[in-house]
Order: sequence, then C-alpha cells, then structure tokens
Amino acid sequence: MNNLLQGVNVYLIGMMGVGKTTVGRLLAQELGYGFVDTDDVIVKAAGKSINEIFDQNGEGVFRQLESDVLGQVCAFTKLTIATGGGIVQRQENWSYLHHGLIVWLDVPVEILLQRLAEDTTRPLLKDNDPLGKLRSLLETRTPFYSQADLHITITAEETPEQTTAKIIAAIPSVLKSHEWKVTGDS
Ligand SMILES: Nc1ncnc2c1ncn2[C@@H]1O[C@H](COP(=O)(O)OP(=O)(O)O)[C@@H](O)[C@H]1O
Ligand SMILES: O=C(O)C1=C[C@@H](OP(=O)(O)O)[C@@H](O)[C@H](O)C1
Ligand SMILES: [Mg+2]
Repeated sequence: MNNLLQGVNVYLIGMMGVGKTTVGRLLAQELGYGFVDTDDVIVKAAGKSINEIFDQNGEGVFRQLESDVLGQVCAFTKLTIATGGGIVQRQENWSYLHHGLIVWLDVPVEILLQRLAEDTTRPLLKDNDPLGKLRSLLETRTPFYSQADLHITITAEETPEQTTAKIIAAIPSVLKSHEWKVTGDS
C-alpha cells in the first residue's frame, strides 16, 4: 500500500467525533507513515487549549492557525493528517488538502453525540442543543465533505481498526483516477 501511495499524504476529514484522530493514528501505523493532528500542532504552537483559543482569541484566530498549520504540513510527504472538523469550510484549505488523498469519515450524528456526551474539549458543542448543533454543522459542511476522494461510512459497532482496514481496502480504487497520477500497471 505504501508503495502504491508513493508517499502521497492522506488527509482525514469529517465531523468532530467521527474518529479522525483515533483512526488517523492507526492508519499511519499501517501505512508506515508519520501522523500529524492539526489540532495538536495548533495547541502546541499556541501554548493553550482549543477551548482557550476560542474563548480568548475567537474562532477566527483558530481558523487562521488551522490554515497556517495545514499549509505547513502539506509540504511534507508520507503523512497521515487528522484535521479538525471545520477545516473544510475555508476555500484556501482545499488547495492544501488536494495535495493529498482526502478521506471523509462519516458517522451518524446520533452516534457522534453519544461519543462526545462527556467531552468538554470541543467549544462548538457547548450549546443548549448539541444534537441540533451537530445537525446544523453537518448540513453546512456536507457539500464540502463531499469533495473528498473517498467517502467512508462508519456504523455504530465498527471499531477504529475496522475503519482503518476499510480505508486501506478502498485506497486503490481512487489512486489511478487521481491527478497525482500515481503509476502502476496492475
Ligand atoms: N470506532 C469508534 N468506536 C467508538 N468510539 C470511537 C471510535 N472512534 C473514535 N471513538 C471515540 O470517539 C471520540 C472522538 O474520537 P476522535 O478520534 O477524537 O474523533 P475526531 O478527531 O474525529 O474528533 C473519542 O473518545 C474516541 O475514543
Ligand atoms: O468541527 C469543528 O469545527 C472543530 C473540530 C475539532 O476537531 P475534531 O474534529 O478533531 O473534533 C476542533 O478542530 C475544534 O474544536 C473545531
Ligand atoms: Mg481530532
């Protein structure tokens, strides 16, 4: 698989809680790739949590940091990159994402809510109606997520390992048609 990808980066996109960070780490191991989480890089660079960035500096500052990080990581190869759920909403980010293979992880919002019920690290979910918030974010973002090269739907019972295997099985189907023109006769 690694040979087939020829070092092309893999970007995981999708709603908060779909498992981009969890699956991204596993996928990187399977591919023999490095792993980067854009949220982690932002937190380290800013020296504060995502909640603190949103509270003290505002979402706009967070989004600019996110674009800056994405612009920097896309200069590297052999990376699996877990992005934040809102990265797709800035047009400029797509010019970075399209350097690699983009995988949309898609989980029903009811499952996302269960997974994130006790979570306090996602500022956008501090809402009186978190399910409504997730639904409305998904509605806004679906046209963007749909631009991914691969759409992986995930069921309630699926483990991160199973999702990782599904992504790996699906990658060959998109490689040949893609603009990086990854070569290979078979
Ligand atoms: N396949 C899965 N099944 C059950 N829980 C999962 C699965 N994948 C991720 N989780 C859990 O859901 C939460 C969000 O996962 P995370 O990887 O941080 O998602 P994202 O980076 O997309 O926001 C974490 O608590 C994680 O342990
Ligand atoms: O959906 C979003 O806008 C966000 C998702 C978060 O990352 P995850 O998708 O990894 O949860 C994080 O970037 C921030 O809280 C904003
Ligand atoms: Mg994450």
